[in-house]
Amino acid sequence: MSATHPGINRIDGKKTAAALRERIAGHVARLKADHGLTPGLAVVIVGEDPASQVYVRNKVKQTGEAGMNSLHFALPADTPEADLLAKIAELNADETVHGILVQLPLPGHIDANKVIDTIDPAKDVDGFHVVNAGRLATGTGGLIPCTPRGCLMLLKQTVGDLSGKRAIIVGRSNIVGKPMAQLLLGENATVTIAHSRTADLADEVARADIVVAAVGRAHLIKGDWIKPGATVIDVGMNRVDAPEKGPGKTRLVGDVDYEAAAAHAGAITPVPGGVGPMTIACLLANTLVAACRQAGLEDPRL
Ligand SMILES: NC(=O)C1=CN([C@@H]2O[C@H](COP(=O)(O)OP(=O)(O)OC[C@H]3O[C@@H](n4cnc5c(N)ncnc54)[C@H](OP(=O)(O)O)[C@@H]3O)[C@@H](O)[C@H]2O)C=CC1
Ligand SMILES: Nc1nc(=O)c2c([nH]1)NC[C@@H]1CN(c3ccc(C(=O)N[C@@H](CCC(=O)O)C(=O)O)cc3)C=[N+]21
Ligand SMILES: [Mg+2]
Repeated sequence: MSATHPGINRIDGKKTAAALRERIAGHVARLKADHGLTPGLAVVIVGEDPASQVYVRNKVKQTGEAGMNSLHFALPADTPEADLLAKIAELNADETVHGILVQLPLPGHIDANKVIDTIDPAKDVDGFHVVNAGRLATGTGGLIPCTPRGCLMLLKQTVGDLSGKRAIIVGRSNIVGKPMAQLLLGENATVTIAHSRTADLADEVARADIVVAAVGRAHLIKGDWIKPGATVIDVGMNRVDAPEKGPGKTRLVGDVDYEAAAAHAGAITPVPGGVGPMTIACLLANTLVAACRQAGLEDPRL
């Protein structure tokens, strides 16, 4: 069992993401050669949250490695909302920019919904605009949010056909939980969405063949809740103190108690090295898809 073979049921998101980025790079090279088209991603960050800066640096590096153009706009934390909206309008009109990502969260004086509404839905590579959310909910195309899309790829690769599987998603945010539920419904899973008012979370999780945790609380999901053989996808990214690494040191953990859950799960994603790298790879995939559509070309087969 997994206790005597540690790691045997670990889902390697880092490896899957690297393979996806390779396929994307191949498509980008062909787009350039056949159509003279280079996909471009614009990333806008407001303020200097250090965790966000690391994330943005990774995105910029990986867009470059995939052969795409990347534009990076770092605006001061006190940027007026109107200036940010004007920047987005400028990027909407720029034909060399196929994807626009505004890093969340934004400073408190800026209305994030207004910002997202301003992005051209065709360039909304996060899939957060109401038009894309509505397209996902109605099964009519659009751009799919990166984290749920990455989770679904890992699930299909691990489980195969999801039809009839009992899935629980813990968390109902617009950026992870809700779109994840839509994607799983689209695969004919039987979907439950749990949240902070759910009466008996342990009991709900224990029934599920598929568990997606997207809460933001370290080790909320206990190992002995997991149904034997279930597949566990841990979206959570929580920084916790790690005194064993030295004074003042921290480490990244998920929402699931990994070691305990791995003893029950058929397969489980680690944090780091699970969902995170897939999110960035799917951002590149969405940028490629957006560029193809804006050029009137067919969607790439990824
Ligand atoms: N790996 C990646 O690529 C990404 C990781 N993340 C990480 O995923 C996590 C979730 O992100 P996000 O969706 O934005 O978070 P939000 O804070 O927007 O949503 C959290 C959800 O968890 C629910 N919740 C809170 N406490 C409990 C509880 N005790 N029991 C059950 N449900 C609870 C909330 O319920 P309610 O609605 O009732 O308040 C809410 O629906 C975070 O750790 C974030 O850092 C996010 C994006 C990308
Ligand atoms: N508009 C917008 N879109 C987002 O998609 C978005 C956002 N804002 N704000 C912040 C969250 C968070 N997020 C992460 C994605 C990948 C990793 C990632 O690659 N993590 C690695 C390494 C983490 C590390 O070691 O620091 C891993 O899990 O292995 C992390 C975090 C995207 N988000
Ligand atoms: Mg991860």
